[in-house]
This record gives sequence, structure tokens and C-alpha cells, in this order.
Amino acid sequence: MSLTPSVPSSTREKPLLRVLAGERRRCPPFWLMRQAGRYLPEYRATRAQAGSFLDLCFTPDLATEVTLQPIRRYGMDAAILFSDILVVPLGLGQTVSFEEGRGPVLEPLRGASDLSRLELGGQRERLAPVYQTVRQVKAALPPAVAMIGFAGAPWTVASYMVEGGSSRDFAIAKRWAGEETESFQRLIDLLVEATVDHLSAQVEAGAEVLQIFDSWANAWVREKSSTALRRWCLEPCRQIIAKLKARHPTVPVILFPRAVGPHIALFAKESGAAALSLDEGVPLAWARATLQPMLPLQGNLPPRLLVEGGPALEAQTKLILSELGQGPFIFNLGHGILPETPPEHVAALAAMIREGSPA
Ligand SMILES: Cc1c2[nH]c(c1CCC(=O)O)Cc1[nH]c(c(CCC(=O)O)c1C)Cc1[nH]c(c(CCC(=O)O)c1C)Cc1[nH]c(c(C)c1CCC(=O)O)C2
Repeated sequence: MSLTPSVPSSTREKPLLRVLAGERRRCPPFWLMRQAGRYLPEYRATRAQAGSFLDLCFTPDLATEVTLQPIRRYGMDAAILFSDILVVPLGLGQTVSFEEGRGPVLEPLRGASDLSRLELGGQRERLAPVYQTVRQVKAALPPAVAMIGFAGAPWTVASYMVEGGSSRDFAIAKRWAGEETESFQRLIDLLVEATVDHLSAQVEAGAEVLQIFDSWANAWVREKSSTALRRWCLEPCRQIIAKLKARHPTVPVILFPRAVGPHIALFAKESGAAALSLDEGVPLAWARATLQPMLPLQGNLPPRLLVEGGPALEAQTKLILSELGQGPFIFNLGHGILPETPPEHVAALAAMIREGSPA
């Protein structure tokens, strides 16, 4: 097969990079969101050595080890840096901790006057161990495996910064956005800068692909109006991607605007992303007809089916492969792997994907 000279040499060997450049493959590359984590006994063992979850993220030897664990077991086509979207608030100087059984806890920002607590200047130094982990993972990866760096999208990260943790309805963040729009915009603009810097530092350390998680974009989804979704989700992501392209023109960005329904077409058309990651609610035939002609797709097996295993897992995996596997496609879940997932179901899934899509 001939390759154009403009394709960087690493792209030739890595199926994930080839698909992101538009290639179709009979056996799509795969990786799984949250592929390192509590469902793996070896993760739980390493986590026990580290103390807290954040200690694990900030100890390069241990973070490298857990990043590589799923690759060793299942041979995914990509390793995703072991870190969290909430290291960006930490980098900006906000207090963040993870409490057992409670999830993340942040000292909340509640209005314009709290913005002065944040500063961009210290981020690279505060997050230096994260970039060291990228370097170590990159050095240890087999040549066909791509290294993915990531960050949360500004709205999703802002929701944790403002609510002080996970939220069901984002009431406080939405009220700030609605009532003091100008200062909320300043928070989002700061997060655009911080995210570009954080993702650039990962590329400089060796990341070859970037993924942006807008896990809570659905907070702005309404039947008729897409105005807020555009302003708080699409536009900040578009700016991040444009700024990254200027700095790192060959590094593809995968965008995951979760659960936005048919509005996902806006992200395909306007975000500038190299590929879109689909949540489990996106209908396969519609995605194939509407989105895949515009850009490569990734997704979208429901994480519940990976817990369940058996015929339901097999049927949906085959359906996804036959519907989307004909175009440029990366097999993944529709959201992160669940902690109660039996590791042997992941092995069964990997085997099915390697068999490829029906001709
Ligand atoms: C919203 C969000 C967060 N973090 C992330 C998102 C976006 C994706 C999504 O929607 O799932 C992203 C994330 N978090 C983690 C990764 C690592 C890489 C990977 O394997 O995908 C990635 C890509 C590790 C993690 N991040 C976290 C864990 C669990 C920590 C532990 O070991 O106890 C892991 C492995 C903790 C975390 N981190 C976050 C929450 C709400 C929690 C607590 C809930 C939970 O425990 O699942 C914030």
C-alpha cells in the first residue's frame, strides 16, 4: 500500500492514527473509556499502594503502571493517560480531593469574586508529574499503540468547579451562567486557555491523539433551542481545537459531546474535531448516514452490556461493527467502563472486535 509522504512515519504503524486520518479498516482499532480502573484487580492493587486517587495520578511510576495494565491484558490500540479531568482546576489553584464513596470534592467557586483565586501561571509546574507520566507511558508503549492525552471540556469542568463536586441538575452553575453571564464567560474563557495549555503540554510530552470529554453537555439540551449548548459547549471546544491545530497541526482531536441527541450534528459540522465519540443514545443508522460522511466516528457500546456479557453483548457489538465498521471507525464504549464489569467480558469483546465487521 502506498502512503503519501506527508503522513508522519508513526501514523504508518498505528491503526488508531490511520483511522483518524480517514482510513477504513475491516477490523477497527479499539480502546475503552476508563479502560484503567477499579474493574481490574491489578488496578486495585496499585491503587492500594498509592493512598489516594490523586496520589496515584501524581506519582508517575504508578500512573504509568495503571495506564499500561489494560494494554497488557487486552492489547488495545491506544493507551489513555491515567489522570482525571479535575487536574485542570488543581492546576489553576483550586482545592480538589477525591473522597471514598463520595467522588470529587472541590472548594466551590460561587461568583465573580472567586475567580481571582484561579491563576493560569502555575499550571505547568503543578501538573508536571502528569506530563512526566505521558513521557514514561510513551517510552513503554508497543509501536502499534497510540498514546491518547485528554482533558474535560470547559463546561463539564466548570460544572464541578462551581457545584463543588458531582451534581444531578447543575442548578448553581446554570444559575451563574444565566444571571451573571459575563463573569461565567470569563471562567469559561480561562478554562479554554488552561485546557489548551494542558493538552499542548501532553503533546509536547508525547501524546499523539487528544480527547476532549464534554460529559455534561446534555445539561444544555432542549428540544428547540441550541443557543446555550452552542455558547457553553460547542464554542469553547471549537476554540480549543482551533488553538491546538495552530500549535500542533498533525495531532487529531476526538470530541465527546455526551448525550446531546441530534445536536451532535452541530459538533460534527462546526467543532473542527478530527472525530466524534458517540454516546449510546446515538442511533447507528443515523450516525452512519449523517455523521460518518463528515468525519471518523468512535463508540458506542452501552457500558451496561459489558457488565452483562453473553448474547446481548455479542449482538450489540456485531450490530455496531456492521453499521459503522464500513467507514472510518474506532470501537469504544458510549461512556466509561463500569467498576462492576467482569474483566473476562472485556476479553470477549476484544476477541469479537478482532474478528472484524462482516464483509
Ligand atoms: C466526569 C469525568 C471525571 N473524570 C473523567 C470524566 C469524563 C469522562 C466521564 O464522563 O466519565 C475522565 C477520566 N477519569 C479517569 C480517566 C483515566 C483514563 C481512562 O482510563 O479512561 C479519565 C479519562 C480516571 C478516574 N477518575 C476517577 C476514577 C476512580 C477513582 C478510584 O480509583 O476510586 C478513575 C479511575 C474518579 C472520578 N473522576 C470524576 C468523577 C466524577 C469521579 C468519581 C466517580 C468514579 O469513581 O467513577 C470526574
